Amino acid sequence: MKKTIIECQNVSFTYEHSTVLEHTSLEVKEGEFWALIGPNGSGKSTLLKIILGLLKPDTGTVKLFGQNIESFKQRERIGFVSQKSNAFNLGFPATVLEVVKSGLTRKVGLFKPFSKQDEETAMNALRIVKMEQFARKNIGELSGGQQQRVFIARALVGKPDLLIMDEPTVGIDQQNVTSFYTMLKGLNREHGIAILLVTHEIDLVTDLASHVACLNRTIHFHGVQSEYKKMDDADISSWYGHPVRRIHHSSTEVEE
Ligand SMILES: Nc1ncnc2c1ncn2[C@@H]1O[C@H](COP(=O)(O)OP(=O)(O)OP(=O)(O)O)[C@@H](O)[C@H]1O
Repeated sequence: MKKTIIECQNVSFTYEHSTVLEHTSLEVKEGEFWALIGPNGSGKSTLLKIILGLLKPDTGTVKLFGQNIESFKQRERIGFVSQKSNAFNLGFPATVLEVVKSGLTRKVGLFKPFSKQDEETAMNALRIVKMEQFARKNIGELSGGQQQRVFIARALVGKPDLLIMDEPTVGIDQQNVTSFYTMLKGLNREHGIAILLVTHEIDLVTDLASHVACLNRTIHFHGVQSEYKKMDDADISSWYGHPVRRIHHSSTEVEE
């Protein structure tokens, strides 16, 4: 049986005076690919911050890999990739390989030299995202889509079981967005890495995710992709609070 790796139960959260999450429950099992969708300001990033331990819920419980978040110590099991615009200063004088190796700092120790083995681990992570040929380039010379692949490699270098991403394709052009998602699907399928992805690209992502959660202050839908696909646009519009028209692709998956 698949193990549960994220379990949020009845989570509520208030910023000063505004309640952003109420009775929010989410369950992600190993190997699953979840799209977390919802309108602007619906609490998606807040929920991710709670799962990452950056915010503490007012009520409710969060368990990671079966352990209460307060006592959870195996941070290396979770890789996180934020929006590109927040991710890195492009003027930063670092090569792609150095950026990826920086993902090993927790394991190696701050100010400790990287070994040959660490370098090989970083090159392997770059191979997974098909960026090994850019290893010696400066990070600032790459396109937005290529940079995001490098940040995924940095998140992968510690061999996580779960990758959490907050709108990783913001600022990436449409053509590269499709190949970026195709690469994510491969990561999930071939390497068994579970994914929890916040996105506004609902048509594209709900086509390739295995599960969908729709959040607007609380969870309105939580289930497998095929059930989500059967929902009426009217239901989704009522959860969003404004009209939503989904594009129904003939194929259920992005081409690979
Ligand atoms: N640090 C903060 N202090 C006060 N309010 C905040 C803070 N961060 C977020 N909020 C508010 O909480 C609500 C939920 O924000 P959150 O970023 O979680 O939503 P989101 O679903 O990720 O939005 P978007 O899709 O626009 O990125 C918003 O109304 C936002 O203005």
